[in-house]
Amino acid sequence: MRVLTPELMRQTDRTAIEDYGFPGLVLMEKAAMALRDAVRPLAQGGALFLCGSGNNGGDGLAAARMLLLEGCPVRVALLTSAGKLKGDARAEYELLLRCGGAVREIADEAALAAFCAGAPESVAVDCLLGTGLDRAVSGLYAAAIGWLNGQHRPVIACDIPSGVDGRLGHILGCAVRAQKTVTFHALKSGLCLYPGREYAGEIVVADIGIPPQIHSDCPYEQLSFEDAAALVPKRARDSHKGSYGHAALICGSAGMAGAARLSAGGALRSGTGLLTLMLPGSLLPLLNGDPPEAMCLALPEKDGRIHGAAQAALSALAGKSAVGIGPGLGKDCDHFSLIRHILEQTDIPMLIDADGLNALAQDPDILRGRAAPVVLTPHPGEMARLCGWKVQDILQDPVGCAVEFAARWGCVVLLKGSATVIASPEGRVTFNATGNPGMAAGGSGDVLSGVITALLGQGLGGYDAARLGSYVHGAAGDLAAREMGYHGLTASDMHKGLARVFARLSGL
Ligand SMILES: NC(=O)C1=CN([C@@H]2O[C@H](COP(=O)(O)OP(=O)(O)OC[C@H]3O[C@@H](n4cnc5c(N)ncnc54)[C@H](O)[C@@H]3O)[C@@H](O)[C@H]2O)[C@@H](O)CC1
Ligand SMILES: [K+]
Repeated sequence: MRVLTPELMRQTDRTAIEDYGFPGLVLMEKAAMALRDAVRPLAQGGALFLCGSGNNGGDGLAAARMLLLEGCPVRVALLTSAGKLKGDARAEYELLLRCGGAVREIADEAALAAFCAGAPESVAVDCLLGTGLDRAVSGLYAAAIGWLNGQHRPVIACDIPSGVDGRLGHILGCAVRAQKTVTFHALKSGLCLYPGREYAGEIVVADIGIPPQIHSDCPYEQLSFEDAAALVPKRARDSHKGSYGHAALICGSAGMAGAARLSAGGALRSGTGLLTLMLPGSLLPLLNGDPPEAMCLALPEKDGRIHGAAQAALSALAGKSAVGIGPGLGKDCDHFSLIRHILEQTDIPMLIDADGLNALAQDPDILRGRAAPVVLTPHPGEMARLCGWKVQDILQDPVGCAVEFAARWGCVVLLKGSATVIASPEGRVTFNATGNPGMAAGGSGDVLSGVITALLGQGLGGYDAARLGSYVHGAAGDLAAREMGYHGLTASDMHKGLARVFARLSGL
């Protein structure tokens, strides 16, 4: 599913209008129909529209007319003088008046308060600001947003909740908290990132007739269920365990044997044909053959951590189809050398997580020039150590950070967060839409490492393994949360969820 920035959306509109000859008013009418359809079921007691000075307001004026002509009581406030309306919004204003509608021009906060006081309508519609938002909201618009957020009837947002930055999802001053957002033609990146995503409520993407081939090369996307299903490795009837790869996980240390088990469960529930855990030998009695499906290999260790193990690991990796390194590894000065040896001396697809990333941060230059896929799965703190950005700056612009690092070092970056983003070396970006706050708990990332390593081992490219892995991991957490809730959800609960998600994606 395509995702556009406001700038790309403007270009798309312009191409549809100027190159294809779509009249702008036709697009606005189609947008208004989609908005009307979302408002209608809630408008038994009438609909109150708050419209701004641009085309977002124009959509609202058009939807108000459509509902009025259906016999629905509507009241419309316009937060500018009608004389200042331009183009299609102006045309919609005149149409509304000619069809018997009335528009109250609101010049100040007192007029707004008088208009809104005791409003009888059962739904409010936010058409104040759309993708044209270009500065912090203040004054009359802030008062209107404050009123929408302070009252009890549901709010439907037109295109994007007013005050949400359409690119980064930031709140510019203040923003509408909507129950539902009807967005046009494509998702906007600001609706995929927090806090914008949360302010939007349920999101509906409405087709407004713009040909899909315009900007079909847009680098941003979000996996729908169908997109994810198309990426799942297919399984032929005449296949065997060797057909689905042999994944290796280099993981675990004294006190963190559980990370190995969690990661192993992730890989085993994601279709790997075979799995070998490579661990400090002292952990083997602790694991006690659990999980039974995994083979175990003891690596040299020091103080409970893998140490001096490069040669042993390299020979054990012969014949493996993917390697994941990091879960529960602990910090050891020798890990950097282990990672460097694997990067330089094997062409096995590789995932690096957790303390593997902290070791890599010593010199990410060792990533350069590797032909086989490398997937990094940092959280913002690990990302900061890797790239030198401040955590605060990463949180402000996770896409910019992930894209820059992926392009610079030729790897796939899966930057974790409430909205995980995955960037490819070529500049493609997937926003992950699955997952929930219950997954913000220890061990969740270990499971993800296992999932992605298993997918790499089954032949998926780095970018597809990371984005499918992220989708499936989040969806498994969502299934588990339905049973366990957010507070009681543990990383182990996600293992069975993974199996169910793969079954659904495979049409079973
Ligand atoms: N052909 C098109 O371009 C289409 C546009 N559509 C709608 O048009 C919207 C974009 O329209 P516009 O580009 O006119 O932009 P907006 O309607 O989002 O708003 C732009 C106006 O708001 C003002 N403004 C920006 N930030 C403000 C702030 N913080 N406080 C107060 N005023 C502020 C600007 O100066 C400008 O006058 C979309 O979100 C969508 O709803 C749809 O009708 C579909 C077709
Ligand atoms: K809006």
